[in-house]
Parts: sequence; C-alpha cells; structure tokens
Amino acid sequence: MTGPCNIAAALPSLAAAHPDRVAIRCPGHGGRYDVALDYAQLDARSDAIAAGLARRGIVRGTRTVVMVRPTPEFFLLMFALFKAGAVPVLVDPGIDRRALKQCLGEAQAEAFIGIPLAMLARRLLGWATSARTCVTTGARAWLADATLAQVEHDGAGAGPQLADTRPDDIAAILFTSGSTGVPKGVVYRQRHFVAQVEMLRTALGVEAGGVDLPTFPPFALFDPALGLTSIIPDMDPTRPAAADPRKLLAAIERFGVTRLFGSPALMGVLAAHGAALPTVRRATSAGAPVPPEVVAKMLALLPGDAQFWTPYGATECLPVAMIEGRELLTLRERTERGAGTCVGRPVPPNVVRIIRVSDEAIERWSDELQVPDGEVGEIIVAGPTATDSYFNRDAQTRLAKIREQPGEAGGRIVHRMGDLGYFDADGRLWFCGRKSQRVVTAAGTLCTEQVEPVFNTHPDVRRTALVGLGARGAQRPVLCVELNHGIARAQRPRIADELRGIGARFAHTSCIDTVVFHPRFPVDIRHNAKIGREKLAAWAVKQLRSKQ
Ligand SMILES: Nc1ncnc2c1ncn2[C@@H]1O[C@H](COP(=O)(O)OP(=O)(O)OP(=O)(O)O)[C@@H](O)[C@H]1O
Repeated sequence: MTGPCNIAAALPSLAAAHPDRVAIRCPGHGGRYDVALDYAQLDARSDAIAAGLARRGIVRGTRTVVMVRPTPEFFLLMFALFKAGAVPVLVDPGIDRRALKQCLGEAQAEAFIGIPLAMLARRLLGWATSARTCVTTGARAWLADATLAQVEHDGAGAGPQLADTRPDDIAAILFTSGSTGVPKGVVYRQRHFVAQVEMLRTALGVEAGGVDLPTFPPFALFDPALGLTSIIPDMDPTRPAAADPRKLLAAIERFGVTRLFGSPALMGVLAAHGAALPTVRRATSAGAPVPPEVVAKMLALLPGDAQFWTPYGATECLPVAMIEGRELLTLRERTERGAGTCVGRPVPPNVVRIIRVSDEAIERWSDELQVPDGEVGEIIVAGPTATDSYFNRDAQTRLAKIREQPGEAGGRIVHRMGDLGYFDADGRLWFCGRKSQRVVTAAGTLCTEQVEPVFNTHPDVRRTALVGLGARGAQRPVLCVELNHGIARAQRPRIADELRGIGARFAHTSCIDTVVFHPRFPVDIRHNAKIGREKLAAWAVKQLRSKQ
C-alpha cells in the first residue's frame, strides 16, 4: 500500500461525492433531532480540529482518552484524531469507578479530551494523571487547556489533514466490556480497522447511502467510513435494556432507518414492544446469544425480505462468524436440547479453529493443539481483524495469543476467544459459553450455553445461569433462575421441581439439582445481556449457606 492506511482516508472522497449527505444526526435536547452534520462539515471540521490538536501537541501516536457522549463533537473529534494519526483511548462509560481509574492509568494517556463532567471527575478522582494536554467540549476551558471550539478555531483554514499512517501503526485502544474482570485495552492497528470496515461491508451487504441506527456508540464510527447516515438513538447508551422503544421507533420512522444495530437486550425491548419496523432492511445483534423467541419476534416485525444477523466476535476480533435469523431458528431445537448456540459460518477470510481447553499460555502454534471435529474446545481465530495484544497487559496478552510458525502463513498471531465451541458437520460454528465460566464437576465439564437454553424452555423462566461452586474439578453445579415478571414466590418450589424434571431428560443436565432463584441477574454494562456469572456464583454461595 502506498497511501496512508487509515479509517478516515475515505472521508474526503465521500464528502466530495456527497457533500450534503447527512453523516450524523443527533437527538439533541428533548429528542428533537435538531443537530446534524453533513459529510462536507464532518470532513472540513475534522480537518480543522486535527490541525488545531497538532498545535497543542496531539499528533501521530499521541494516546488520547476520549470521554465524550455520542454528539457531533464526538464524531468530529474521533475523525480528527484518526486523521492526525493520534490514538484515541475509549473505555465504556458506566463501568466500576475503580476499574475505570485502572484502565485509564494503564493506557498511559498523553492527552485527555472530555465533557465538563469528565474533566471534573478526572481532577477529583485522579484519572489519567499522565495526560499533559487536556481539552474540553464544554463552553469554557474549565480544568482544561482549551475548549474544542478553540482548537477548531486555531486549525481553521489549515486544509486537508491525513497523517501518513502505516498498517501496523496503533490506531486506537478500545477496552473490552469487562464482563469477566477488569476491562483490557485492545490494541487496534490501522490495518485492523480498515479490514473490519471491509469485512462488515461485504458480510452485511452495506451500501453507501443507507440510514443506520447504531445503538452502541463506537459502532457508529464505522458509518461515515461506509458512506452511511448515522441516527444516534435517543437513549442512554450504557443502558440498552432500558431504552424507550417508542423513541427508537419514532426515529426509525422519521428518518427511514434501513439498518439497525443493537445488543440482544435492545432487540428484546423492540421485540416486546411489538411494533413493525417497515423500513429496516437489516438488523444486527451481537454481544451475547440472542434468545430464540427474540429472533422469531424480530423476524416477524421486519419486512419479509429483510435480514436479521447475529454476528459473533469480540472487541479483540470482529466479526468472526455470522448467521441469519431464519437459519438460526431452524436450529432452535438443537439449542434447546443442549447443543449450544449456533453463531454461523466464519466470515472470510477468517481462519477459525478449535483447540483443546487450557487456561495456560500457549506460545507457539502446533497442529496437535486442535481437537477432533465436533469436539468442544476453545475457539481461536486468525484473520485480518485478529488483534495481537492488550496495551500494558503482557500477562493477558500471553494468555490470549498464539504465534504461528513463520512459514506459509508468515507467523500470524492467532487470537484465543476465551470462548468454548465446536464446528458441526455443515461447517457451522457453535458457541458453548465462556471458557472462564465453565463448570468442572468430578464427572466432567459443563458449558453454560449448553445447559442454560435447556432450562430456559420452562414457560415461567426469563433466563437461567449455570455457576460452579468450589474448586474446578470438584465443582457443585448450581442453576440460578430469574423468573418472568409477576410469578408469585409461592410458585418457586413447583418451578424448581419442574426444572429438575427438564434437566433429567438430558445426560449432561441430569446432574444439576440445586436451583436458586435470583430476582434480577447482574449483566454487563455494554450490552446488558452478558450474565455476570462470577457475581452470581458469589451470591449463590451465600444464599446456600444461609439455607443450611
Ligand atoms: N453472537 C454472539 N453470540 C454469543 N456470544 C457472543 C456473540 N457475540 C459476542 N459474544 C460474546 O461476547 C464476547 C466478547 O465480548 P466483549 O468484547 O464485549 O468483551 P468481553 O470479552 O465480555 O470482556 P472481558 O474480556 O473484559 O470480560 C465473546 O467472546 C462472546 O463470549
């Protein structure tokens, strides 16, 4: 490649071809959607900001924490940082304060850009103390060196900006959602972003000119690179399960939304609301398995020829595999009998393999690591979006990466997903749960995603979670149960008996006889869909102790 390898590289030509096309429309105050940026403005203003940031020392390679809500400023800033070749650092807002401080410290940020509240929190809580330059999106340079408006003003008229970034340059540090521990900063190189845009474009059939409603803000960043219009939803991005479906539907209707992205919890909200989505051509949901009844309902709400995709992937590698809702529904029975959840076929050119389960680091690839076809093991991926390290977390990097031998494939870094799964005879990948959440009893290993869907078929059950108490190898399996709304407490003994009856029908679930009821499962902050089984296990220990 001769020109710069940069996710922002396509923006100038898209802006030249369609200057008036809306790039981002934001709800503004009261959901009036009176704030918009067109492609020409996004391009020209991000140029000015990039030039202004350079004057303040934020240049190629500068690690810059960004704590800005999904407003026009967020997009302008992110594209300015990409153009500058600076390295935005994004952490999910709403994570535990101590974890947030740790993440920001680990990132060794050299600059910090935030809304006034973030500037205050930084000062009070000692976040990112390594940052030398601070910029605020507020109206006054309070607790900061400058406002974003000043930065843009300083850079006005500087002309097009695009750093000569190379494929291996670090493009961003994106933190995982931390559903199994403190979030880890994933090192994204320019080539990862560029490949991701191409894989999503091809796999999801993205055509420029479409209108997208991305309910997870960082995903909205792909839209300008794909020539789409982003409609920022009127909701708290950290609480998709609490989104107001009427507001989402109003935006979908008003702007003729053609694509929709959301976590399984958000799809659950739309499915429960039950209104048709006549303009949507493609809906996508990722982050955790989408319950089959939600898939069925969404397909019923979408137009007959629309598609509902559930991509499988992780912050470290995305997309890995994909399946469309109709095919997924044909496999529902298998899931409910304990096969796991099908996540589809690998997205080309990913190479997905299954290795034997181990909690140890594996330095070098060897063919012997692979398990026979059909056997459950850890899912690993080699491909253009498989990232190669965590920032400042060498131990975690060693546990999650394998280096292939130099030679044919050129010594690729393979990412270990930390997920369990297998391939079926038709080449489809099945997800069986997180490796760290597997339960190992004296009789063998239980995978959460092969157990819970069996019990989730009970009509009074909202969801279940398998946890293991005690030391691996001698764990006691416990089924935590969250019931549907309105089920009286007095029903619990009956339901517990019926659940044991369901478990007795299958060899792998027949050993589960401890059932505990939990009022509302803890879930992750990003998707509100991944069950916090670590927290549930700790709760179950206390619960069972108090009953003894
Ligand atoms: N379509 C899907 N079906 C089932 N599970 C999915 C799907 N997509 C993603 N996942 C789950 O989400 C995980 C990736 O989550 P993410 O990158 O948000 O952070 P995390 O791995 O939960 O965070 P941490 O590693 O800090 O605990 C995958 O490894 C998988 O377990």
